Amino acid sequence: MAPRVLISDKLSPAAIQIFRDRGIEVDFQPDLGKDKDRLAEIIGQYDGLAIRSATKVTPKILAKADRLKVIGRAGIGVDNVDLPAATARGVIVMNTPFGNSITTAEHAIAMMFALAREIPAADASTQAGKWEKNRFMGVEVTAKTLGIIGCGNIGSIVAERGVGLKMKVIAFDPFLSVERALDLGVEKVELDDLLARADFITLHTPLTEKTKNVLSAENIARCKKGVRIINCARGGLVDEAALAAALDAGHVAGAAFDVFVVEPAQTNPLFGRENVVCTPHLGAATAEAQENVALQVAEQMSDYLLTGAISNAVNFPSITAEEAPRLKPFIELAEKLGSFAGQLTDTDIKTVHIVYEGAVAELKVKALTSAAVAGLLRPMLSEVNVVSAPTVAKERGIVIEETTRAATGDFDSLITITVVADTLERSISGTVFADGRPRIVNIKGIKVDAEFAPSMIYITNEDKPGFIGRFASLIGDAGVNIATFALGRDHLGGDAIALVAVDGTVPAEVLGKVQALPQVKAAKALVF
Ligand SMILES: NC(=O)c1ccc[n+]([C@@H]2O[C@H](COP(=O)([O-])OP(=O)(O)OC[C@H]3O[C@@H](n4cnc5c(N)ncnc54)[C@H](O)[C@@H]3O)[C@@H](O)[C@H]2O)c1
Ligand SMILES: O=C(O)CC[C@@H](O)C(=O)O
Repeated sequence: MAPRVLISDKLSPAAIQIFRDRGIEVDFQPDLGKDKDRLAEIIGQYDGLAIRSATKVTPKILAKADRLKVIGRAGIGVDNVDLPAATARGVIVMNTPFGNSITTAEHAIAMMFALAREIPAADASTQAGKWEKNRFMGVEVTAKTLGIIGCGNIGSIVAERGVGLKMKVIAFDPFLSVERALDLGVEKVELDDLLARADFITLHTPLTEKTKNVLSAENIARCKKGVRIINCARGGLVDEAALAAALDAGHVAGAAFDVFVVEPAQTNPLFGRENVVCTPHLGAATAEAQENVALQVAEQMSDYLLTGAISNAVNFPSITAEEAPRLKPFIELAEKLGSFAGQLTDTDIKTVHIVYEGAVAELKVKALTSAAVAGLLRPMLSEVNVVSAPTVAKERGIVIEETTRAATGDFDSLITITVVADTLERSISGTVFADGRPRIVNIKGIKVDAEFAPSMIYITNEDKPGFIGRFASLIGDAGVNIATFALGRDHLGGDAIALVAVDGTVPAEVLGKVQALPQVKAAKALVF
């Protein structure tokens, strides 16, 4: 069945065409994002949801999204998606991090000029027939100091434009390297320095606990008198009431805002002042940017739904279209090895160490680790999935370690999972043979060659004559059919293991009898 995608916001028609060309059924309901109840009613029918900012993907919506595999945000901020809830449901959330950066940077620059030359107020006055030539006295931007808070994709473009306008550009961004700052022609400064020096301040950070009210009443008071403030990033970066007061007191000369604490902003503390310029979250609103983000989100979502390739996911590592088919059998292997280890572990897991050897070490091992951890935790927590597994493990204090190295043994690729729990340590290795099927090749240091089967019995026993005959008659008499039988031992007469694939489930009383056989140290029924 072709995957189905719902577009619930106003996206460029370019996206619809891409989905159709790729053989995906697409349902375009551009106003649905505003109707939460209807969205919740129908979301269960779709594999993908493409949105801009109007659709709020809440836990309530996600709870109904039984088929949903991917949410694509045609834009940058994913703050309208409940990420923990999406991750817990195993839904990949992707954005389009660069598609609207230039457009948004240009909007910030336009806002700066609008403030510097009071263009909106001058326009209104002129069109009202007043011709107030003496009323509007602007300021030049040349040689002024532009302070950028957040110098990432958009902030960097604003910086380049600022340099081009012959401004002195300074930036506060804890993650901006000195080399990058040099490349951009920007001086990297601390926030206090920026506040004290900037004639114009423009914000370009995401809204986080750290950036919320970065321009608080105190920080606005630290700004140079006559500063002009531009926010085209996210509402909430500036304390709006404090800024309104500073505008009224004449400490701040002007403010240009595209984003607001409450959107759509019908009322706002900043409204109603001549030295305030507002736009209704138009930063990304150009034909070029909307075309870019729509094409990109549709391509990314189609790739994921059709090939498993992942780009620009905010809750999963990227996987290219070339990598996806090569990764697929190893994802299955990693998940099954994890599941094997998880089904044998009843106590608190402390550490999981995964070693990737040979060709598999060249692949995206982060994705394989997520799969292994999902398999490991699933016997204990039914809600865990490949997307949520690393977060769930972290929440439980489980340390995940990865090692990659060249092949050292008999196999081109080998994955070994070692689980360290309260009272035991268990290791299991597997590979993928040329037929693409995962195999178990080592358990606790004992070589074995077994395929995974839906129902298996795993036995550890003493390597003494008579065990196989007794075991086979016992389960044969109980009506359980053996499909395959794999054996291994550490040395003659030492510890042995048996991995037996059976048809159908193993009744508890049959397993009890296997456990009671002489020579058997432990027996466990496993399901894959
Ligand atoms: N108005 C719009 O329509 C519109 C359009 C696109 C993006 N945006 C918003 O613009 C913002 C920037 O987008 P981007 O693509 O440049 O993001 P980005 O991730 O590329 O850059 C953000 C920068 O902020 C920096 N940062 C993070 N925490 C910081 C802190 N505490 N102090 C200072 N800097 C900090 C990061 O190091 C990074 O360099 C986002 O909030 C995005 O949602 C708005
Ligand atoms: O989709 C929009 O119009 C806004 C996009 C912008 O806020 C973003 O974060 O990309």
